[in-house]
Amino acid sequence: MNNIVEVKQLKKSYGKNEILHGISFTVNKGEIFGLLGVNGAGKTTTLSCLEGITKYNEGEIFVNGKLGVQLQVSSLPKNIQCLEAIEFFAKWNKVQIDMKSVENLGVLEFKKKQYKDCSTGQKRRLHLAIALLGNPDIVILDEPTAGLDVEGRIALHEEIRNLKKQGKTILLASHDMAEVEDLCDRIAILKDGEIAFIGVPQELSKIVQKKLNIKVKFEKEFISSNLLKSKYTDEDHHYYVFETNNITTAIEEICIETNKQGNSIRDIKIDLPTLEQQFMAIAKEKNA
Ligand SMILES: Nc1ncnc2c1ncn2[C@@H]1O[C@H](COP(=O)(O)OP(=O)(O)OP(=O)(O)O)[C@@H](O)[C@H]1O
Repeated sequence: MNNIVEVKQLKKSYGKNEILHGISFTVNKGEIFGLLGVNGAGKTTTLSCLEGITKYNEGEIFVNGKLGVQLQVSSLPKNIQCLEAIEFFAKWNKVQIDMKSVENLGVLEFKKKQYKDCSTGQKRRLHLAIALLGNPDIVILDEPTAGLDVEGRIALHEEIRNLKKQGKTILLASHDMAEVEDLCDRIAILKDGEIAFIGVPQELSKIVQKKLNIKVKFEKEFISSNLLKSKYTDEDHHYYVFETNNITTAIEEICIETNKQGNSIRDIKIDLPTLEQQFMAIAKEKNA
């Protein structure tokens, strides 16, 4: 069976507040699957339901393999040494420690360090080492690189790719579009408790790139035309906003129209949409 994880019509409420409105997705064996969404979208809730930590209200979850789950940040006792923590979890789960895997993650370099003295990157590596105890088939990572600097993030991405090479399936949550585009084979975007997009990241880039705003400040007043849904706004210091899905053509058209009007351009900015706006665009696209 290719589907190693299957989530069907999952609903979850906290009190009267429904967080997940019946989401469905599958994760294929051996892929890196990213669950993406802004803060509060329901990523952690989805993962907790999958991990069996949180009870859900409706729907079905099938997990066809052994799960390895990453700890939440700062969830270990402050004074525990890193190797002790690994030994503790190994005993608790009655599994052998694969020292090679611990070494590969670089944890042996700081094995005697107390948890409270570890850097964020070291904590992430330790959490990953604990998640990998018992050689799971599926590794669930909740924001694995949050708080890491660029180097730490690249190194951890490499580790995650290595896990894939070993045949493991990775399911990770993130709110960083660039991260999942780089790392994931497929992604699902959660928005307001629903899946707004599911597919390969390249498809997502196509949709996102379509939605660009060009902001132009003119020398004189610009006579509004049908040119690209042009829209005047004074929210941003008298810039006109042109919505486009092709930046090159749009700039060309703006220049021609400016000349025609005997006007000139004082400033031009490309306004890249925020993550929230990108998700909105994707949700709209889906409903169109
Ligand atoms: N135990 C709880 N009781 C009540 N509400 C909760 C609980 N846990 C989460 N929520 C709410 O559920 C919603 C989804 O939270 P969740 O942590 O799943 O989102 P998230 O996408 O993981 O966000 P983040 O990126 O900030 O971690 C939020 O509105 C949150 O306040």
